[in-house]
Order: sequence, then structure tokens, then C-alpha cells
Amino acid sequence: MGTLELLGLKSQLVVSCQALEGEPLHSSFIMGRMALAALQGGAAGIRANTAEDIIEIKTQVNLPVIGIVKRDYPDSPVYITPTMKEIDELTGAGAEIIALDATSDPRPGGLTLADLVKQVRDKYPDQLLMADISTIEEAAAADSLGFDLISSTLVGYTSSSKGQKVYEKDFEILKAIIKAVKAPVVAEGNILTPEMAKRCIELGAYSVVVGGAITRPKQITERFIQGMK
Ligand SMILES: CC(=O)N[C@H](C=O)[C@@H](O)[C@H](O)[C@H](O)COP(=O)(O)O
Repeated sequence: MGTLELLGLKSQLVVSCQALEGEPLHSSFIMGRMALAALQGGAAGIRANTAEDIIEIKTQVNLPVIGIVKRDYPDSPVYITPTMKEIDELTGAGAEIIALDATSDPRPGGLTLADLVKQVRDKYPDQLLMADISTIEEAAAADSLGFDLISSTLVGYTSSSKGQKVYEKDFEILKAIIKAVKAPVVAEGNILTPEMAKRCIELGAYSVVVGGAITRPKQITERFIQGMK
């Protein structure tokens, strides 16, 4: 059994516990408690942003963490774990899986995704890597680069996928990605209900990552307000 299998994420729910600066719950302490609530509710893993949050989360739960560092660089639209600096921070925090933007958008400093992956593999040969992608073509490219997991995280959030939602036409894009790649595919981004999460697993997703629908109460409140109109 490979390392990924040992993490126990197959067919399971991963809860993303993130609150950026400016969000009401921005606090490592609160993210740690969100992760504890997720554990008590039955989640098998946590996705989290920043080394600081991951370190706090790991004091609360003994679950595998998909770590990211969101950071803006002036010369690139890539903001999910853009460079080796963020990778170093995440290995330091003990993230079992590191997720990074694997879209075709230009990266900081003009480095290609292939070059970054090679550098990471040389420096951290045992680190599991997840590709956050937004199109089928990007999924296929990430697969050829040897990513351990491929996630639909950025569908709808890049110029090449604008306006799309992962759940449209019964998860059409998720199905196409699963068909196009060898790596396990994670369903992530706008999974809003338990029914949607169940459907993703039925369609062959390896795991489902749910964020806002569980851990962003402002977003949940807004959905209620909209629904009451
Ligand atoms: C696009 C982007 O920056 N996504 C981020 C990636 O880590 C998070 O803000 C999302 O919350 C996460 O992907 C889970 O998705 P959702 O919160 O929709 O369930």
C-alpha cells in the first residue's frame, strides 16, 4: 500500500478550514476548533491555509492535512502555494499533502509548473503533491507531471474556466477529468450539500473537499437569506 492509501482519505470527506485576513473567523485558534468539530463530525482529513493554522490544527486533531499557503505575487495570478517558499513553510508545518496551483496561468518569476515540481521532488522526494486545476487540459498536464492527486479546486476561478461550476450538468467536468487522468481525482469547489458530495464519490472521485458550506458561516447565512427571498 502506498503512502496516499495509508492516509485513509478514499471515499471520505475532507473539511477545508480556512478564514483569510478580513474574514470574520480569521484566527488560527478558531481554525483549530473548526478542525476539531470536523473530526468529531466524521471528517477524514482537513485542508488548511498557512503553516500557522496547520500547526494549531495539529494540536487539535490527528488527521491528515492538505496544506496550502495563499500568497499574492505582483507578477502572477497564481495564489495557491505559488513558489518553493510556500512549499518550505508547509513541509515545516508537517502537511501530509501539499496542494498547489497547477493551472496554466503564469507563475511568479516566470518559473514553469514542470520546473517547480521537479525542484520540489528533488528537495522533498517523499512529499505528496496535489494539483489544484481548473480545466481538463490542466488536469492531464498535471497527471503527466506525476502529481499524486488532482483536485477540481480552481474550476471557475481562472480566466480559462470563468463562469463554470464543478457541479454543472451532473458534474460533467469532474467526470471528464476522472476519465482523462490516472491519478486519483478530488472533488473540490462549490460542493454545497451532502447529496452533491455523495454524487461525487459515486462518479469516482477519490475524496470530496468541502469548505465554505461547513466552515464559512457568513456564506451559509447569505445562502439562507437568498433562499428566503
Ligand atoms: C478558489 C479557492 O481559492 N479555493 C480555496 C482553496 O483552498 C478555498 O477558498 C476553498 O474554500 C476550498 O477550495 C473549498 O471550496 P469551497 O469553499 O467552495 O467548498
